[in-house]
Amino acid sequence: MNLLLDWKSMGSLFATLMFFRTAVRDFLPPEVNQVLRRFFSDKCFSSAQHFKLSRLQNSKNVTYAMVPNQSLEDIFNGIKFNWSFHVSEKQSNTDKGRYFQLSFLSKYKEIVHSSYLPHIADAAEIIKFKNRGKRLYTNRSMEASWSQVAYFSHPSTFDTIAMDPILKQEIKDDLMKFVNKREFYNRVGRSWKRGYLLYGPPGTGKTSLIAAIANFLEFDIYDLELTSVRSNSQLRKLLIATTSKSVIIVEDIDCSLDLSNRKKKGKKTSPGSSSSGSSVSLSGVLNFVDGLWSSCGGERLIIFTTNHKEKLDAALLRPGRMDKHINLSYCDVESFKILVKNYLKIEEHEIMKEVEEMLGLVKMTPADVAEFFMEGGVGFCGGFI
Ligand SMILES: Nc1ncnc2c1ncn2[C@@H]1O[C@H](COP(=O)(O)OP(=O)(O)OP(=O)(O)O)[C@@H](O)[C@H]1O
Repeated sequence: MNLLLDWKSMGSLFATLMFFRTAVRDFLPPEVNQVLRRFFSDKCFSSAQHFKLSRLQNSKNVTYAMVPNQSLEDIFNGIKFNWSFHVSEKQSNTDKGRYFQLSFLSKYKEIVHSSYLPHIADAAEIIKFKNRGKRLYTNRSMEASWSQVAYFSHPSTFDTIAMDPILKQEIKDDLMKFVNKREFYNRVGRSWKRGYLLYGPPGTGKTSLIAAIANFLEFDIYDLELTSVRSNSQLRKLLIATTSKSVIIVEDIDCSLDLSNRKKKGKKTSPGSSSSGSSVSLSGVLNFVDGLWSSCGGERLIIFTTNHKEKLDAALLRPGRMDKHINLSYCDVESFKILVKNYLKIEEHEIMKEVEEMLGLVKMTPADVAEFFMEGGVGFCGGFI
């Protein structure tokens, strides 16, 4: 194909390339590169001049992959798109260092955004998942179990969480200690993971605290729907599919699984056989928590939440599995002050003494107070606001 380009069109082509190089990298996070590589595997054979052939041991399937600096052409609705694969020198050994660049004429910019990229995402069986405010994609086969949230950005931080300031600091210190202990975990031969159990009545901030933790660590969040996991082996696959810095959540663990009977260990269950509707056994969960399969490395924080800690099997609660038990409870005056500061921008108020007495008499969750402030708080405690 001969292209005649004057300086002006060169400039615009270059601008297009630069635009899209950035756009693709922002739009599609590093995890997607892996999936894109799979997507391009078929196309490689028909259109790339050089490609890498590989076959996993004991696998019949051969895969074709693009080699760095190779490009291939894709045609969508009669429009030509050129994809090339690059490895940046600085980060050549990480997934972040590998990226695809898409080039196209700038007049197709709108089509690329509105239809071509969604088409690529679909074809590669990519779906969107919960992430710390960005888009995270993973394979569709995981759909049943990783809770799907198109675009998740939870604003909760340790500053906005209403809880005992000493406990809050303790959690932050524990998290920092955990992320700084890679060498220690390697030395003692343990997988680099930590388990938290958040327990307390509904509306005391368990979900908000999880978001605050993920935001604090800047980790990805994976919300595991145990009830839709078909088997222990699927659970294993799910764990392996998580990114290296992730918070894995199982909310309301007492409702997701029949965790009371350890005798189920090793026993095969058929789908839907347990009272909770999950096919995962307690031993499956214990193995999951023990991280037997976390040979993929990286830091994993596993958080279980429950409103009924007493219902959980002691095996699940022991240190090494749930290392830290965090009790979130009703509003005390310290928590109340944080909510007042967040919602009303009031630091101190003479009425606090009265509030303290009132909170000693009435059990209010932070969610009750927050909801009240959202509605305007008229008449609260003799006209607080
Ligand atoms: N400790 C808290 N600090 C700040 N806001 C809170 C707190 N607890 C609850 N809230 C407010 O109440 C709402 C509900 O709280 P959240 O979902 O975190 O509670 P939960 O304990 O996870 O409840 P559930 O057990 O019903 O899932 C939050 O969106 C937040 O606005």
